[in-house]
Amino acid sequence: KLILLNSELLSREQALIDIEDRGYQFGDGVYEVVRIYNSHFFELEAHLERLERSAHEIKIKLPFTISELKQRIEKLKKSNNVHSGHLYLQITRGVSPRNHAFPEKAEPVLVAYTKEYSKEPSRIPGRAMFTDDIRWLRCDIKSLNLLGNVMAKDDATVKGYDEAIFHRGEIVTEGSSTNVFIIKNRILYTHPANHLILDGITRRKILSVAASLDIQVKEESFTKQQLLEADEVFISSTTQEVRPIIEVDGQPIGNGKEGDVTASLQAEFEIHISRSEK
Ligand SMILES: Cc1ncc(COP(=O)(O)O)c(CN[C@@H]2CONC2=O)c1O
Repeated sequence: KLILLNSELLSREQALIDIEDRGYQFGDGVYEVVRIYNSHFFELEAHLERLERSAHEIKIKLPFTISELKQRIEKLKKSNNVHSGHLYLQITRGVSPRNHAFPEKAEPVLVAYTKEYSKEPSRIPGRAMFTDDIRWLRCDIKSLNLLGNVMAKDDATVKGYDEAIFHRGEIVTEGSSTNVFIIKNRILYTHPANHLILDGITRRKILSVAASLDIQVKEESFTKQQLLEADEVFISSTTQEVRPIIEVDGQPIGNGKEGDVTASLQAEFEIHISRSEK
C-alpha cells in the first residue's frame, strides 16, 4: 500500500517525516477522514472545503489547489485499490527549527494514506459516558491538536464505554470524535454549528436527510438531563455513520434499544450512500 507524501506516492519506509515537522512538535496542522464506499469517495467536496477552511483558520497557506489535491488522492485510492474504507489526510505547517512563532517560510507537509475495512464499522447500539469538555474554544477547526479528544476517548474506552459525550456545564456539545443528536417527541435536536463543536459532514447530511423525512429539526443545544430523558440518542461521524446510543452513565435511554427515528435516518443515509456510488 502506498502513502502520499506531498506530491509523491511512496512506500511506508520511504515516507519520512522530519523531526522538526510542526505537526509532530506542536500538533500544528489540520486533517480530514474521508469514507470510501465501492471505490468512491463520499462527500469529498464537503471534506476538502472544510479542510481548506481549517487551514485558513490557522493561517496555513495550501501549496496546491483543491483540484491538484483531488487528483493526488484519486491516484492514491486507485493505486491502493481501496473498495470500502477511508482516506486519512493531514497537512502541517511544515519543517522549521523549533519556535512557537510561525516560521517566515516553511513548506506545508501533506500526508495521506488509505485503510481498507476488513469489516464494516460496527453500528451496534453503544453506551457512552459524560465527560467535562475542557477543550479549547475553536473546536470548529479540525486540527491535529487532539489531546482533549483522545484523553476523553481513552477514559471512556478504559471504562468500557463506546464514546465520551462532552458537556460544558449542563450543555452537551459533541462526542470525542462524533456529533451527538437526541430525539424527543419526534423532534431532532443537535448542538448548533459554532466554535464549540466540529460541524460534522455526517451531521450536515443527517440534518438534510431528516428534513426529507419530514422530521422536525432544531439546531439547539440541550442539557445532560434532556439527553437522559430523550426518546432516542445517536452519534454520527464519517466512520460510524448513524450509531444509536442506548445508555449514558449507566442510565438507559428510552426503551434501551435503537429508536425508530434513528433507524429511519440510518436507512435513508444508506440510500444517499448508494446513490453516491454511481
Ligand atoms: C470532534 C469531532 N466531532 C465530530 C466529528 C464528526 O465529523 P464528520 O461527520 O465530519 O466525520 C468528528 C470526526 N472525526 C473523524 C471522523 O472519523 N475519525 C475522525 O477522527 C470529530 O473528530
